[in-house]
Amino acid sequence: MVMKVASPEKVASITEKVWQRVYGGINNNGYYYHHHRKHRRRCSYESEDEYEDEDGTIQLMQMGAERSKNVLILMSDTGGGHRASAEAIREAFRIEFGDEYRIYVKDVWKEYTGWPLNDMERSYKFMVKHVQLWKVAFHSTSPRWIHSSYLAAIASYYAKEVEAGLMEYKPDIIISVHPLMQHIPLSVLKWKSLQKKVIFVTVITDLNTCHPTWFHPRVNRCYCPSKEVAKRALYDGLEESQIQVFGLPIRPSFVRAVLSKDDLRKELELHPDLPAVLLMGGGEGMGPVKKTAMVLGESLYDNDQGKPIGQLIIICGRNKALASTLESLEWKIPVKVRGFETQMEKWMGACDCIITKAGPGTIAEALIRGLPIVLNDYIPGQEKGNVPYVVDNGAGVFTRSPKATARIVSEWFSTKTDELKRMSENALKLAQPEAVFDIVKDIHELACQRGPLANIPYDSTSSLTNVI
Ligand SMILES: CCCCCCCC/C=C\CCCCCCCC(=O)OC[C@H](CO)OC(=O)CCCCCCCCCCCCCCC
Ligand SMILES: O=c1ccn([C@@H]2O[C@H](COP(=O)(O)OP(=O)(O)O[C@H]3O[C@H](CO)[C@H](O)[C@H](O)[C@H]3O)[C@@H](O)[C@H]2O)c(=O)[nH]1
Repeated sequence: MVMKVASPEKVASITEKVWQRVYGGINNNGYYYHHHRKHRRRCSYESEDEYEDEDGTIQLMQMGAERSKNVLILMSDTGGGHRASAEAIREAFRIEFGDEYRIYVKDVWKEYTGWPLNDMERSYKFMVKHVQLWKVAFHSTSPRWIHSSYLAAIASYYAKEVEAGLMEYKPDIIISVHPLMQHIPLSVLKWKSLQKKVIFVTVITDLNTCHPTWFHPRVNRCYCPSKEVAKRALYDGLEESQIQVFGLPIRPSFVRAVLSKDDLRKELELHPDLPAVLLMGGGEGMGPVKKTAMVLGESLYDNDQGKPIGQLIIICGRNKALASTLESLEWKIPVKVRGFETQMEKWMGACDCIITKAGPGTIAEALIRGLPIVLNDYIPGQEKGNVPYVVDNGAGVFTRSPKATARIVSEWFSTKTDELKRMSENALKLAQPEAVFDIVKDIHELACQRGPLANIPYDSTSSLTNVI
């Protein structure tokens, strides 16, 4: 899209008005301010009068003042973590930059391609249920020559569909938050000669032992949530200049709206005084949730005094069968059973510790809330390294035994309250609540360095499939 301005002499003042209307003003240094932003950014473009038609008309080529930049976030619901991070990024863009960026969160594979790409959710669910199968699949596909050649074959087979899926959103920036969404879109961009025009970044959502498909040498940036992941990225051939370590992107509501525990307990109808443990198993309610809940129901009851020493909140995610089973049980202690919750920050804010499988999103959120963590399970491969990440940093413990879990929590609520407090402090030290804002600001800097938006030829005539 191109904006035409009638007379060259008026360009400066009209341009200024456009800037003022869209961004709220330009200062003498060429910096501009946005109503939505608290910080000042340096994204001034100098080249308005470089685009002059034969008839003397000035074209302000895609100045940014003219249209929002399109950002396509590629994700898949293989677990709940990728969507949570994608939405966190979308929300942070909105808070920081208002309508300067138009964000699309999409599973392009599901919408546009065929098997196996359009069925990843089901395949992933099946494989993690048969955990040995997932272990073999994860490790056998780790060598680059294996996954690269397979993904290259899929890319050429689905080239036309992927191209259509990407082009529909006319992205200026593509953000991948999924391990299987680097190779194929980057191949498509290369075939379309768009690699220099579209910014492509990866935001890794695993904390430690992530799969090597996350690391693609042709990305503009690879955001690693921890130093451990950054080391792996370097080892896998990425340049230092491509890597940034800010932390795992967590929904801004975890950071921005902090309510008091008392108020939250009132709102969520929890017992006002009893210490509370949150039990969950990722977005799908995986792991030994039922058994652990039943043992906790006994161990958090003081038989001598005939009263509970704690309360239990169980979030079952999308596991409806689990929720209805737990709801039908009789409990000696106050218990709240919930399905998929959209305001996790409130439930975590109302509790004193958490029991969960080693999902990276849940761990990072719990750290922000200062919740000591009992890790009771992990998915082989990408979640294995999350255990030492938590335990070695003194923010929690690992045990697969429901009995041991229940004993640890009841001690934390009775004789070992000092240990609970120390772990809570360690959790807060490890937390990186600003990560999502650091990531979007860095992406914005990349966009500014590109200058005025690329004049991307998103047309349906120059089909990629004519090239290959
Ligand atoms: C035979 C060689 C196959 C090599 C395959 C490499 C790339 C696979 C690409 C597309 C296939 C899509 C299959 C859906 C799996 C969904 C996985 C997923 O989304 O995980 C998300 C999770 C997390 O949410 O992904 C990861 O953390 C790591 C991704 C690892 C990719 C593993 C791919 C497994 C493919 C199975 C092939 C069978 C291997 C047999 C070995 C003897
Ligand atoms: O009722 C619920 C239950 C969970 N969640 C949210 O769902 C996310 C769950 O993410 P996790 O990373 O903890 O775990 P998942 O198993 O869902 O995540 C999947 O994606 C991850 C990447 O982000 C990892 O690769 C992980 O191994 C894989 O299983 C968290 O943000 C959690 O707050 C909700 O919003 N509501």
